[in-house]
Amino acid sequence: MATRTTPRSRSGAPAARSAGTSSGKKQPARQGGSRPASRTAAPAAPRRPALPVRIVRGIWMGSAHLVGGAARRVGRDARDLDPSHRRDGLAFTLLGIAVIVAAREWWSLSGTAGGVVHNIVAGTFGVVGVVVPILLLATSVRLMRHPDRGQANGRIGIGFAAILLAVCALVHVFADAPGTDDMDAVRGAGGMLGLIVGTPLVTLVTTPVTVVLLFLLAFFGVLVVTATPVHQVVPRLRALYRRLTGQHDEATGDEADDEPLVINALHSAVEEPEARPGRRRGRLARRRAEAQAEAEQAALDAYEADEAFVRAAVVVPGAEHDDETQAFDPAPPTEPTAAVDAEATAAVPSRTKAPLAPPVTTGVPRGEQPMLDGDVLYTLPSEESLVKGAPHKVRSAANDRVVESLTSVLEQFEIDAKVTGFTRGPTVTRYEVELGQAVKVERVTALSKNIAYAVASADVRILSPIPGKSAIGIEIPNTDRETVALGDVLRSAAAKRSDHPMVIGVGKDVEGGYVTANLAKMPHLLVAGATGAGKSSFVNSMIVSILMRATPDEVRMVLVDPKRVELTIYEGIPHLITPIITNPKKAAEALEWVVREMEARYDDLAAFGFKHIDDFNAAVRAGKVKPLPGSERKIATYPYLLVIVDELADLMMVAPRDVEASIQRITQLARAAGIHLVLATQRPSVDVVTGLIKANVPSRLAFATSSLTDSRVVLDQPGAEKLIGQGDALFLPMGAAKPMRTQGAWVAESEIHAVVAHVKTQLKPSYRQDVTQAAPKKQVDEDIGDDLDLLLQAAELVVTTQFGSTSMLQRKLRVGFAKAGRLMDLLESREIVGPSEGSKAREVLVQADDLPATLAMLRGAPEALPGDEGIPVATDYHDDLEDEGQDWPGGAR
Ligand SMILES: Nc1ncnc2c1ncn2[C@@H]1O[C@H](COP(=O)(O)OP(=O)(O)OP(=O)(O)O)[C@@H](O)[C@H]1O
Repeated sequence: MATRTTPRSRSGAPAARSAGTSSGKKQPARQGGSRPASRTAAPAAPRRPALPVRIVRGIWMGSAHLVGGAARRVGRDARDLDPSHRRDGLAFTLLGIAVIVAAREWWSLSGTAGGVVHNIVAGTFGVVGVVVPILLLATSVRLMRHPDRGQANGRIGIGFAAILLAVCALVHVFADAPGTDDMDAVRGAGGMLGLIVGTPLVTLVTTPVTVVLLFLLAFFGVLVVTATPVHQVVPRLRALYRRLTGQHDEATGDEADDEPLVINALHSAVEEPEARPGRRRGRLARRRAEAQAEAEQAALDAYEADEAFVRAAVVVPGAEHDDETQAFDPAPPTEPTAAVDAEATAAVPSRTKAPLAPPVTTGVPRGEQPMLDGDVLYTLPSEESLVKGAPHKVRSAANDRVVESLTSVLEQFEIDAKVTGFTRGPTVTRYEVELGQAVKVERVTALSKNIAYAVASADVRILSPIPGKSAIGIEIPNTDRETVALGDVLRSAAAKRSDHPMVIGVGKDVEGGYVTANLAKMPHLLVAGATGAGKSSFVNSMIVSILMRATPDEVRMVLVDPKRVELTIYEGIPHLITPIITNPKKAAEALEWVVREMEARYDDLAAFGFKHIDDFNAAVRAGKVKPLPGSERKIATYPYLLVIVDELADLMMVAPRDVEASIQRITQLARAAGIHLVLATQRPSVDVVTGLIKANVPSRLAFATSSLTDSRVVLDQPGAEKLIGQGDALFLPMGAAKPMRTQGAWVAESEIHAVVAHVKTQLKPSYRQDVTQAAPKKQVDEDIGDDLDLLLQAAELVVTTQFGSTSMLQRKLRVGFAKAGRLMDLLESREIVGPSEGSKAREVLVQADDLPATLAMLRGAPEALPGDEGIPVATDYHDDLEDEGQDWPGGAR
């Protein structure tokens, strides 16, 4: 097990989070009284240094940064510089040019270079040159503030260029289109730019038409800058009108979101869009926004200063290959509400993580990725393909009402306990109740029905204690629940911390932190939940996460969708290795193919002396893997293979034994071969999720189940039956002691379409033909004949019960005496049971541990099957390479 710590502070200040919340510092509640002891102080807000100290620190850090930057620059190639420094350099250069141009064009401060500057600026732009310093200044500020928004910056640049061109040409045309013979007149009109664009147009299409065309060009520029499609012009102008006439306050949030209108566009050149709503609202809202910003800053400071706070991450034992299974947004532990809700009457603090926008954007190489063979440039979908969700609420009036109800229940039953805080997740809020001395925990837990009654919700879940805290947690659904946008999860720092292609966005936890998971670390995942609980939505989020982050070179998928509706949208994506499989029988065969593929990969890794696909891939990327002597194979990395079965029950109905056996083989070995299974079912009963499957699929994600029994099947504990549906889930990654309540991420169909369209236009899938072909007929011994299925069942029965009785076979397999006797003889001939001992049961010679091998032996030896083939790696996109690779097992690489 490992834990993750927050960054250490420079000052070594103590953990801000533990103050006020940790058990050690609790004040005992007043004893014996009917009312709980009053707590005057909300948990201490993280301390900030005094203003002068911050100013001095800021100046010091700023100078250090500058000096450091200068020093780094000396003697180093500019290409080695951090991209952010390079962008800052560009921004400062533009700023410098703006100052020089303004000095000459605005204030006529001309040194020796003044004439040159004027000739260049006025010569190029004419009188329009006076706005050049403003444009340079705006560009410079924009680059400094949003260096990461390359795409938006490019768009705004193009838009302004169009406007500038149009204006220069218009000025030129209105100034009677002077020619090059009178350069002073050109400089006094639209400069060379105006001349180059305006004069030919006037000659070609006359002055009036030119003016119309140039206005159109300018209008187009405005649309580009404001990112306004033509059909949105009217709604946005309407929104602008509403805003200017003060009707905006009544507008719904949706309308507000829809509104990057012309004015916003002007902001957008220099300003963070998230900051806008704060300005639009009334004074009260503005004060709140300021308070919130302060709180966020305080939280950030506390985070930096947080020396001792250690946040337990859910960890995978033996996860030797880099990052963690589950990650949280490093949004700091914080108690911002003291500041945020200074005006609120409730004294109970919200401990929900303040949403810190924007998330850290470094770390993940985005965008273009050359395919392995170098002749296809594959670009990942833009982050903007996925929409932004509404900002996360830290507390709402509904929370305050629940706190009142809880407090009054505790008072009515005269329990010396107090609601000391809460953390608000998107779906549920966890209210923390601390007990006075000598108060039994059971007194509160016994009240669960009364609490449910008081808050008018049947889905109350009580945790005693909250893991890691001396407090009881009462999880109550929010009446004003929020949707978690997948885009937000994938843009969060938690997701960006790792560039592993198998990291997916899961959702948000009950503290408002983003939850991501690395499927490669699961290493296999069971997803279950009743109809409508959110399982398919999760599968969609998972696939879209992969499409957003991984090229087909990195991850290939096998999608099994017996319901035929859920996954059709992904048909034709290049990440598929076979068309989506809808026939359960073919799906069972595909699983057998996965087993063969896994074995082939194993053999191949072993031939090159590697134990894990990650090591092999790393060595290939480093150019350290050479083809074996005599081989012309083109060495390439293996993609991860993700097998998603969206309804295990359908497969288990057609071929339970084969499916179970394949799953068992895959799950036991596939991890090192980079093969991972996700099994989803809406029927988590023991005949679908058998003991064998459960034992081999260690990570679980349970959406609302219809019964406690189902919850036990999925999680080995109750809880899932209390979930409230629509993506509310309990997530238990391998190695975690307790399931974590998570609201699953949501991705709309339109977003899926956009992402799928993006990936499909770039590459066609290159399907393997053999995935759904039946495995080559195995050599079943002649004496078994058609009785193989029965014999397998008989062997399993006898070995698991260790009881070699013919009458048991008769009863359990519902066969006659003669058939049961024949089966027993066959078992004896394979040395699974000993010889007959009269009326006594036979001795069983095989231990339960050896059952899988025994069953395999009865089916016919899996080794040395003819036709086993390895999965083609990335090179199979290129037909000309299909026949290469003699040393690949099966030769199909
Ligand atoms: N993460 C989520 N966020 C918001 N709403 C959700 C979420 N997941 C599911 N829902 C809502 O619940 C509905 C049902 O979800 P979904 O289709 O995923 O359920 P399911 O468990 O797959 O059901 P089935 O097994 O019948 O396919 C969705 O149409 C959506 O309205």
